[in-house]
Order: sequence, then C-alpha cells, then structure tokens
Amino acid sequence: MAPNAGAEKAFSFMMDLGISKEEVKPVLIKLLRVYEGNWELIEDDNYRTLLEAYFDFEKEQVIEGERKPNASGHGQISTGEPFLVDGDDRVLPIMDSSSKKLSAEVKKSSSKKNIKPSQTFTEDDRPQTSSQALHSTMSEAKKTSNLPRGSAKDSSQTSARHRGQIEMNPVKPRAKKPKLVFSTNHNAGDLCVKPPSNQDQDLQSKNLVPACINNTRAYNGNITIASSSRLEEVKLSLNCESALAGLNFRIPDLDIAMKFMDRKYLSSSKTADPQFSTAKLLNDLCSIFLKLGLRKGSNSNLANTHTEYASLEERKPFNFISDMTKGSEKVKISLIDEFGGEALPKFNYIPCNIIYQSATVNISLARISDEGCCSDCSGDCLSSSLPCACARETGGEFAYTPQGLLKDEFLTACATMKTDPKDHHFVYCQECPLEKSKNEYMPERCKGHMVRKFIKECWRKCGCDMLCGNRIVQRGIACKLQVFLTREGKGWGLRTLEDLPKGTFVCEYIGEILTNMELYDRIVHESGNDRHTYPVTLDADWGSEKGLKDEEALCLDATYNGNVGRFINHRCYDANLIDIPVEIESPDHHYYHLAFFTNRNVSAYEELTWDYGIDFDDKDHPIKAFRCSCGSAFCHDKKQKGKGKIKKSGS
Ligand SMILES: C[S@@+](CC[C@H](N)C(=O)[O-])C[C@H]1O[C@@H](n2cnc3c(N)ncnc32)[C@H](O)[C@@H]1O
Repeated sequence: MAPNAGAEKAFSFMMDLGISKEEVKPVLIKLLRVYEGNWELIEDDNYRTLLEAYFDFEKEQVIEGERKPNASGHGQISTGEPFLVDGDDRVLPIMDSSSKKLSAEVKKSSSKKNIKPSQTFTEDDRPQTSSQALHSTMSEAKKTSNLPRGSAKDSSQTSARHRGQIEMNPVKPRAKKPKLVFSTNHNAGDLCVKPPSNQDQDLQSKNLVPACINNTRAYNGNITIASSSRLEEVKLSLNCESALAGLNFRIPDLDIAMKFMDRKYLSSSKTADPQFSTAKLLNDLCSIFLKLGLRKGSNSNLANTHTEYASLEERKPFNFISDMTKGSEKVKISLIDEFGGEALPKFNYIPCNIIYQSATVNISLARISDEGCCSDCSGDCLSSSLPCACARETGGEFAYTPQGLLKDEFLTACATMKTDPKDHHFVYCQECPLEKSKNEYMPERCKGHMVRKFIKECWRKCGCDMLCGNRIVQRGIACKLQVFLTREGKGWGLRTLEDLPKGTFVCEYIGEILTNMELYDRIVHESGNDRHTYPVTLDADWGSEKGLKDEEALCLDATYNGNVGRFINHRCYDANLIDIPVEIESPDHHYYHLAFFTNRNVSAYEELTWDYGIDFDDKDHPIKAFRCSCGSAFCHDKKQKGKGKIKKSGS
C-alpha cells in the first residue's frame, strides 16, 4: 500500500471514532517504527493495535503529567520524531536517517489536551529511558514471533533505528487472540459462539453446524458486558444479532469499547472522578439490581442460581448455519436460533420437487405443442413488441414486469380471489380425491376447490434465453433469506434480510410429490411428535376433470424433503406472501409449481408469512390444525380469540 494511503486510512478510521489526526499521529509514527512500516499489522483487526497503542499513550501521558506537575518547559510534547513526517504532515513508513521536527500542529494539539510528557526531546537529546527497555522487550517479543503476520527483523538492527523514539509504552505485538467471531468474508454465516455439544459435533460432521469457538462472554450474539459478580447472577449484555446477520459487522474488542466510554465521559464532565470506569459503573448497576431484586433470605441460593445458569446454557445451544441449502441454491440461506430453544429441524434440503413414489408427472417435450411455446423467440420475450405464445395463459400479457416483479394487476386479481372469494371462484369435482382419501367407499361431496390464476413461464422448447424476463421462478431463489426461530412459539420461520418490493418472487414451496392417498397414509401413520409442515394440495385443476385418477391427484409435502418454503408460517388474512401456481414444463395442471410472491413491500427482517387457508373449525381434516399465533388482527382461530397477548416464548 502507498505509505500515505495507509496513514490517511488510519486517520480517517480514528477520526470516525472522534480521535483527531493530531492525536493519532505521534502514536502512528511510533507504531510504524515498531512494526517497521508494516501497515498490515497496524490495520489488523480493525486497527486494534493502533487503538490499544493510542490508549496506552494517553494513559502514559496522564501518569507522566501527574508525576511532573507543571515542570517548566515540559508542558508540551516534543516528540523529537525526526523521521516519519514530511512537510505535508504525511506519515511515512520508512525509516530514514534525516531528521525533522514534528509539526507545531502536533505540539499545539497535545498541549491543548494538557498532556504532559516526561521530557522534552530534541533531535540530539533523545531519551534513553524506559522506552528503550520497553522497546527491547518488544523486539524480544517479536523474535518469539508473536506477530500475527509480517517479519521480525534482527533486534539490534531495529534498536539502532529506534533511537530517538518518544517515550510511551510501546505496544507489544499482539498474539492473535481468539475472536468471538471468526469470519473470512464477514458473513453473518460465520458466527458461532458456543462450545459445540456432542450433538453439534454430530451435526458438524453432517455439515449442518459450523465449528464453534468457546467464548464465555458471548452467547446468541449476546455479549455480556457487565455482571453482578463472577456468577453472573445479573448481567448486562449487548445484542448484536441483527448487526451480525445483516451488516458487515464483527464483534469489536470490549475493552477498547469500554476505554472509549471512559474517555467520552471523562472528557465531557469536568467533575468526573479520574478513576471513573464504565465497566465498574455497569458492574455496579448489575450488583445493585441483584441486591434490589433479591428476596429476603434468598442470598444462599446464589450458588443454585449459578448451577441453573449453567444447565440452562447447556440445554440451550445457540445455532447458526451459514447455508442450510448445503450449496444447492444460487444464494446462501442461513439459519439462526437466537434463543437456543429449539432443536435443529430434521429434513433434507432439496431445491426442486421430487416424486416420492406413485405420482404421475408427465413432463415431455412432445406434450408441449408449438402453440404452447415460443420457439421463434430469441433473447428476452418481454422486450419484443408483441407478447409471444407464452403470454396467452395470462390473457396475452406477461405476468412479469421488465424489472422481474409480478405485475400489480395480476397480483391484485390473485389476492382478491383469495381474500374475498366469490361462489364462482370455486369448482366442484364429481369424485373428490380429498373426500375419497378420507372415506374411499362413501366419500362425501366435494367441498370445492378454488379456481386459480396461473403464471406460465417459457421453457426448454422456447427459443428465448435463460435470462428471458418470463423465466423468474425457474431461475430459483434470488433474495437474501434467513430461517430463524420465531418468538411467538410458531417454531422456525422465514424472514427476508433485505427490503423486497411488492411482486418479488421469494421461493417455491418445494417438497415430495405425493399422490393424495400417499399423503393421507403418511399423515395417519406418522408419529405424533413430528411437527408436520403444512402440505399443499395441487388441486387447481381438479374441478375441470371428470374422473381424476389417484396418481394424478397430487400434493407437495415438505416435511422430510423440502426447501425454505417449508418454514413459511401461516398468517390469517394479511400475510405478506401469496402463493401462485406456475406452469413451467407441463401443460396440464395436475402438476405445477407453487411460487410465493410478496403482495406488498416487505422490509428487511420482516417475517415472511402465507395464509395457508386453514379452516380452524374443520375437525375432519386429517391434519389437526395448530393453535394460531399469527398475531393478525384478523386471526380466525377462535381458540386464540380473547386470549389476549400472543405467547412470548422462545419455544
Ligand atoms: C409449514 S410449517 C412452518 C415451519 C414451522 N414453524 C417449523 O418450525 O418447521 C407449519 C407448521 O408451523 C407451525 N405454524 C405455522 N404458522 C403458525 C401460526 N400462525 N401459529 C402457530 N403455529 C404455526 C405449525 O406447527 C404448523 O404445522
């Protein structure tokens, strides 16, 4: 890196923290000399070395000032630093034998801050005091190769160069401390702060959980910053989860953060006790909180409390999986358990539907007629002046905008049918597969299936390319999504990590393709302990067929094999996603894709929800309805009505 660029970057970083260039300069000069111009060491870990050096320097100045109050002529720093500052105040990382005085600006700023150095230096009268001893310690330290990176040169060479240094505690080259977060790309995906349990190790071997770092200060992205005692009966913590998940954020060094707080409060208050310490203040707060909260005679229980903490933490592992799709989607999809209250979901991630056993899914080029595709098109169908044959299904207009969003009119028409269905929106089959599966010999009358609007995408027989605007769903998930543990007791849920405009394709509901009968058998025979994901019936076309064979009455079940769609929780009436059938490769509608689109603008970190269309009163339904915790004002689960607030729990 160009020397000045390094200095400017360091100044700018420190400036953002409220430390002026003038304050930083002497420290930086010192560090450059110590580290022999190796910027990498200075920049490492977000300038942690520079920050530590700065605070050491500041402390040293205060101590020295106390030791020699008002010694005449000693009230200013003269760094005696001849080597590293050029006329433009630029810090140069290369040792030079020529000497220049540090600019007057530096002196001015130092004196302004009342920093009292132990002595005034001149070019020829350089201190040979503790700094040199300390420096040689440092050189030794370097020799023992404590340095994270870079070379440690011969110490004698180094000391010769370092005559003339200003007096301050040289910063020992830091050994790499284990970080709370280990990250190569700053992805939230790389965070894990909990010693792996046996179960975790098991999962790690299956590539579900990343290796973890043992750190007692941080759980769940929560960093304990203070506590009433070592038992941590009452503790204060900072929650960095959102920052870790969404921003390019790494948990910083807590000690440095505390020093900043000390500095901020000491400099802002004239009366502040020089012994003021933020850490002490916060610990005191915890102790007082504990004292105030302890009921009489309960002090003796502190040890028990500790045991309880330990077992609680043992019981509640914090999980983070950076890509639960195991690389099978174009984008990584993380999973986070912020509460540690739930076992990891057991299922196999699949990015495309797959036939379980008996389902008939007839996909063949021969079944696609010339009229049913656009073999004459090329490039992007949306850019041609006349919509091609693939727009016929949607009334001669493509369902998508050139920006890749679902058109408003189409979305509204689909949504209205779902939220305000009219009689004519339903079709009735003569022999309903659903009723047949419940009672094969005496099926009840069909309760009706909603007529659905289909999107039809271009496919392989079409002449356009893969980037054609009429190929959205088939290109797969493109948004940043995350599976997370909900607070309301709904289990896992899906959220977006970025703002999504209305009409965005989020994901498909992917699962095993089962016949209706197979699904029924599965539900009847499955163990009651499995939380069954809500299967979908591909019944959009059932009403138009006279006698649908069982192998043509299909459903998708994502319980054992599925994609992220299986984590979308239900919300009554005002969910932010809508499911829309999509025809991609088969012209009949026995089999189709079910795609989720946003039906309004959705903000980053909002949970994505879908109205399953459950009848909470249907006692005959093979899948027992859950108790709805959707939180919607329009929730139609009567059991939840009048219950007041939603349950707040991590499980
Ligand atoms: C498709 S799965 C959704 C993912 C599920 N939460 C999980 O942890 O795997 C459907 C199941 O989630 C739960 N669920 C979904 N929406 C819910 C809601 N509004 N209230 C309570 N539980 C809900 C129910 O157990 C339901 O059977």
